[in-house]
Amino acid sequence: MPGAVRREDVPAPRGPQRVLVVTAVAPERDAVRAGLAAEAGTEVEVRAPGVGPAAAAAGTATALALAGSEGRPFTLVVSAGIGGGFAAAGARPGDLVVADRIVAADLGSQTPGTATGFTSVAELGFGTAEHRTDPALVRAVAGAVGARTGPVLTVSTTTGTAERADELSARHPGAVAEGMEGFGVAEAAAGHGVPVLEIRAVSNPVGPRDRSAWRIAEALDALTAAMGPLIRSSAGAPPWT
Ligand SMILES: O=C(O)c1cccc(C(=O)CC[C@H]2O[C@@H](n3cnc4c(=O)[nH]cnc43)[C@H](O)[C@@H]2O)c1
Repeated sequence: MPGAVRREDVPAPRGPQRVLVVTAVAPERDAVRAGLAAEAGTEVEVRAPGVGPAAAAAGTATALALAGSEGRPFTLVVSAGIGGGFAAAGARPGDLVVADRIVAADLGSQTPGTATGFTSVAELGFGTAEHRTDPALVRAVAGAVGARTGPVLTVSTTTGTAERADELSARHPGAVAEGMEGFGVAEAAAGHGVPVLEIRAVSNPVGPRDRSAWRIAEALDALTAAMGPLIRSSAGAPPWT
């Protein structure tokens, strides 16, 4: 169209970076804060509104609305925490993963008689069951922190059997990890037009429940180590808004 201004011709606003990091629980929040202690030049706020997608969405939306109303909007939202890793994708305790898609893996309907026995809300025609993260941003951050990338699943019930792990892997090929908050954080970020990332430090394999095998301290250390590189690499990535 003659005279039209193309989106790529408009310089993206590059004001100060303000990042909201959302974890589930206090030990994750403290691990994130420990990794940010030496960061300068970026304002980062860390909140831990609770476990599960509903608490995550409510806490994230509240923080975004408050910041916006005070004229200091966030430029990036990060869902961060420990999580279960899919062994089939090579995600082992202590590893880091960054989501290329944030998927609500159990938001839908059981549908006996279909190929997978499950129909997502998107397939049912009720909104979305996943959020895509910006590929350039994901590449930059995953490279900087040394993470694998792939779909990260959000579940309301943690996986506790090999059968369920296989079912999720089959339904979401390439899934690297599961957690309980990412999709809630992403829904709130999307509602406010702010880009989102999800990073998980693997504390346990997705599969048969064995709480004694969780490597929580190792995962929290990995999360701490990732935060500085995450913040620096997200500030240096190409404009994504
Ligand atoms: O007991 C502790 O010291 C402790 C310290 C930090 C975090 C916890 C949690 O229990 C966090 C719960 C949080 O972790 C995610 N998570 C971890 N593993 C899985 C999994 O296999 N499947 C799904 N979610 C997982 C989840 O996001 C929870 O919110 C305890």
